Amino acid sequence: MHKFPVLEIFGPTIQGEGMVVGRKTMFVRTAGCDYSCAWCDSAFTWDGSAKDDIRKMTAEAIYTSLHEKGGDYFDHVTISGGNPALLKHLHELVDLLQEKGCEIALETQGSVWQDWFNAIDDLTISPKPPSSRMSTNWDKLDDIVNRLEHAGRSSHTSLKVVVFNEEDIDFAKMVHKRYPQLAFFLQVGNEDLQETNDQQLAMKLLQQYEWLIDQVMQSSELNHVRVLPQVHALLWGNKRGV
Ligand SMILES: C[S@@+](CC[C@H](N)C(=O)[O-])C[C@H]1O[C@@H](n2cnc3c(N)ncnc32)[C@H](O)[C@@H]1O
Ligand SMILES: Nc1nc2[nH]cc(C(=O)O)c2c(=O)[nH]1
Ligand code: SF4
Ligand SMILES: [Mg+2]
Repeated sequence: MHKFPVLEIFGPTIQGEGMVVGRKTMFVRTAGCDYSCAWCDSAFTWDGSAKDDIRKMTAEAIYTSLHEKGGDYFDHVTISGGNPALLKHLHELVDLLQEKGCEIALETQGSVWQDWFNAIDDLTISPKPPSSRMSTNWDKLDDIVNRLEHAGRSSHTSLKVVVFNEEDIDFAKMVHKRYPQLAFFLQVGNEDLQETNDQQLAMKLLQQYEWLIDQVMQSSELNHVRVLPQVHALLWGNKRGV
């Protein structure tokens, strides 16, 4: 049994983002990322600030912890990070949780393929727009989308682009046009990661949501799309573990 670097196990809560927004779920957050997005809301997974909190856990130990925290009050687990796709053997966790009757969601940026993606029930791929200061390897992303399509997984897969500005909107249009076969989500970017006043943050995020909706309404290239805020940020602000 392999051991995986885990930073957080929490829930039950609601999935606050994307294709299964609102779904009751538990979260497993792995450590380590191959990106360093300018606005990453989970930078503690890769910037060294939480390195002493990383626990090396087997799939069994992760399930035990999920059960301790969530009891019988969940049947869905979201794996996020960091980039969980860096973990070659994570199918051990996916398989075990599915054997226990859970559906599995994965959050990843589309920089690394793993064969176990084909087992994921709700796979979110989130390519990074210019505001992140990361650049997408399009050959890699094409390959990932092709593999999923050829395995018949397109209906279990979605794209989610976080938007902070007009340049990001153009990036979103380009991604949607390149992969029209995948469900497409635009998500409000949260630029106030240090804000501790939840009301202030929620007001700002709702304004950004309205701006994003306006942009999408005015675009003929963004018709078959969904526009969402991070619901957990509206409810609970920048708190960790929610
Ligand atoms: C923290 S990432 C972890 C998974 C993976 N590394 C990825 O980026 O897809 C989870 C999701 O949060 C989004 N995200 C990160 N920082 C954000 C922010 N400041 N505002 C809105 N969404 C953000 C990412 O784009 C991604 O869709
Ligand atoms: N409630 C809730 N929903 C989420 N959706 C994606 C998250 C993430 O950090 O990957 C996240 C998170 O951290 N909390
Ligand atoms: S890819 Fe995801 S976890 Fe990595 S830095 Fe970007 S938002 Fe953060
Ligand atoms: Mg998050």
